[in-house]
Amino acid sequence: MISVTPSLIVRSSLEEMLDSLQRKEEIKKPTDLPPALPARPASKARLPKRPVPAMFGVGDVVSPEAGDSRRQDFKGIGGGGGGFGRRKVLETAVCGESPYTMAAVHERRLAENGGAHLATPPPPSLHSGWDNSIDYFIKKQLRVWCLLQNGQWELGKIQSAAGGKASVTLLDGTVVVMSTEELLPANMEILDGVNNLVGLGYLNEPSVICNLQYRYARDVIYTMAGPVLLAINPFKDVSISGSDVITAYREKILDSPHVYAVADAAYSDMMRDGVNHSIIISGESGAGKSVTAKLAIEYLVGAGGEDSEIASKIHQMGCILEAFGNAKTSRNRNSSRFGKLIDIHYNAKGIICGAYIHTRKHFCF
Ligand SMILES: Nc1ncnc2c1ncn2[C@@H]1O[C@H](COP(=O)(O)OP(=O)(O)OP(=O)(O)O)[C@@H](O)[C@H]1O
Repeated sequence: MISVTPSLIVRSSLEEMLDSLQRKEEIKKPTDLPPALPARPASKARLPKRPVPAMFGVGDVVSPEAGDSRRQDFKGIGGGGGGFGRRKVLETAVCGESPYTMAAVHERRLAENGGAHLATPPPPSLHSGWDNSIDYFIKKQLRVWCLLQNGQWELGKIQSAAGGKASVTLLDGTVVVMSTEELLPANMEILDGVNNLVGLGYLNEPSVICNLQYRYARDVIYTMAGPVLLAINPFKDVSISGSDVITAYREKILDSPHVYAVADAAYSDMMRDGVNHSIIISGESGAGKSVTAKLAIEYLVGAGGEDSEIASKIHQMGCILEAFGNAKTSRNRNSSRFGKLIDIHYNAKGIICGAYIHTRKHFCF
């Protein structure tokens, strides 16, 4: 006996509907779509999926005009750098030494040795999916990153490609012939200097480094990478701190990436949700951790009652700790030779009611 259950009848009609929708989609499909983005290299540093605070403006696009107004934000407070003009972009569009250079060098050496075994394992392929997109980049004359012989990445446009070789015109007009393996897709100019690296269409190394360099050249030392703030040591006064800037972040007049924005998010979330928050500051010696931590504390102390006795003790403890715990090294004239964990305690009204500084010795207020 054959029985037909209602569920089977429903499934079959659903299938028919899906088929007809699919057919309609295929008829409508435009023929000139850009190719899919090349696969990104697998990295242990891929960011966890966490919601990004709205204020960090994920995917903010920096048009020259928008860039200019942000520069005004900083400059209006006292700092500032050069203009956001196109000419400057071209001048700074050369990146430094990169691990990808090692990938290319390795491949070249392997070819020279006729595929002989090398001591180091080959790096993972950086170009999967990219070869298929080269025709599109030629047709639309889009920018690409070229890995030059000197190990630097430079922007250019592919004129023609065949047999794994491409003829590329660099920005200064020089034409170079290079392997397509030494090319990576570059982002459109409108994405130069984005606030948050997740806003980059192509998240390859030259694009990331040049985005940071673009901002750094304009004294914009902070950039978001998803929920993480990247800070680059300017080794000079870029005048983006102080009470005016703190007020601007507290009143949400400014929302560009800044350690004050991170501190503000921690304080606001703590007050809203009633849970503890931690800000982790890491980097190599001389990267600017201590200065960044001081700015975060300055903001947090200000938020919780600048005038209190505890706040003033927190300010003063820095000098004492540095006097006993810092030393001159080859990387930093005032290097902290100890780790710090600074707890700041707030009451239900958000006023500072205590602090605890953990080092090898403990200072309690
Ligand atoms: N935001 C900044 N603005 C201006 N100068 C800075 C900034 N951050 C760091 N610097 C400069 O860099 C120097 C080193 O910074 P800092 O002492 O914070 O590094 P660190 O990462 O704490 O180093 P270490 O791990 O060796 O203690 C500072 O003395 C200061 O001159």
